[in-house]
Amino acid sequence: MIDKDVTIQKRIDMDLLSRSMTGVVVYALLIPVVFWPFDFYQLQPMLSTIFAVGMFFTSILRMIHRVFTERLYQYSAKLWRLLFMSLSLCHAGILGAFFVFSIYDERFTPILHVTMLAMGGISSGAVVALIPRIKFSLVNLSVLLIPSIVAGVIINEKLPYAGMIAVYFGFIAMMGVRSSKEYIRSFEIELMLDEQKNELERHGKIDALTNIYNRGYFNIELEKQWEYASRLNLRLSLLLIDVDHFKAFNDNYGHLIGDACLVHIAEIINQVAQRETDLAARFGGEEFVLLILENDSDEAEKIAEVLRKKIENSPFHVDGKSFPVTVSIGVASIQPSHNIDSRQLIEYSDLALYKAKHEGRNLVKIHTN
Ligand SMILES: Nc1nc2c(ncn2[C@@H]2O[C@H](COP(=O)(O)OP(=O)(O)OP(=O)(O)O)[C@@H](O)[C@H]2O)c(=O)[nH]1
Repeated sequence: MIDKDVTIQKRIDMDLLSRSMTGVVVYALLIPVVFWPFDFYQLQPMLSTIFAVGMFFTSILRMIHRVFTERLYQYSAKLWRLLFMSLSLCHAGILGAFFVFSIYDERFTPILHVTMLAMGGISSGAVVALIPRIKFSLVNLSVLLIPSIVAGVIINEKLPYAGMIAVYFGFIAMMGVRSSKEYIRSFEIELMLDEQKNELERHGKIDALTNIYNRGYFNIELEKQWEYASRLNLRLSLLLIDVDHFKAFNDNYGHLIGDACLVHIAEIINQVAQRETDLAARFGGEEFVLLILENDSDEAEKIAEVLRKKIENSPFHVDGKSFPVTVSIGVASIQPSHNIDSRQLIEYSDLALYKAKHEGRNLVKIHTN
């Protein structure tokens, strides 16, 4: 549950980051674009430089933060968030100050109309970009616009500007809250679809009763391992495991106990399938398979014997009752090559299994040519 929350938070943060990056690039160049075409730079070189350099370097810091996101986030998500928010507020602070100057300082009058346009575009753009975290988005909007409103109230003759910006602030904030609800809704739908996709993928390869791989997945993996083993000249072994007298078991104890017994056997097979390349699967009914990429020539035989004994010595218990159960195992090993069909391995282990059944059950038999 905690892991799931962490994953969701990370997705939200990464979305926040990618939505903000366009703004970061635009902010780096925005103020020079506002200043130079209107000769503002010549009129006010000092002010222009301070704002332009401030915006530019904050953008550079945000880009560096972006580059180190993976490492930083892994180290501490909180620290990542703190830096993201601080740098973002830094941009908002510089812009907020710029808006105050543009509206209330006479020196900015030549670019007032451009500034008003920029104020509209930047504040609505910033709210939309930061929608994944609406509270932060509103804080950012406040840093952008509230200084202009406060300054307008203080400097009486500019009160109409303050009123206009206040109305604009309220409007964008409301639109932001509304869009945030839509964002959350679509985010939840996306999560739900992801979960369903994972569940479907899981169903596609896991056996619903025993919770180990199903036959479809085994077939795919067999082909992969066959290819791999033939390239590396390794031997591939298959244990075909069949529960002894399972029909009688079902008839005696009922199908539900039979089901539980299959789960119990699957668990033991899974315990024995220790290596990463070992593949345990339910082959069908009361038959299981264990595919082994061999290191030693008689390794599969040893594993089969360990498994047979382990099942024999682990009667399974329900409601305090003990139910003895045994298996017969047919083992076959092949050196895969492109000329041999992988089904040959199944056929050989089936022949060995038949022998084990025929010779009295609870036995391991090896296929020999
Ligand atoms: N409870 C339960 N039984 C199953 C399941 N799948 C197959 N079976 C039963 O497994 C039994 C297999 O019977 P058989 O093929 O005759 O094999 P057996 O009785 O084990 O005989 P041998 O293999 O020769 O020892 C059948 O009764 C099936 O109904 C399952 O998912 N749950």
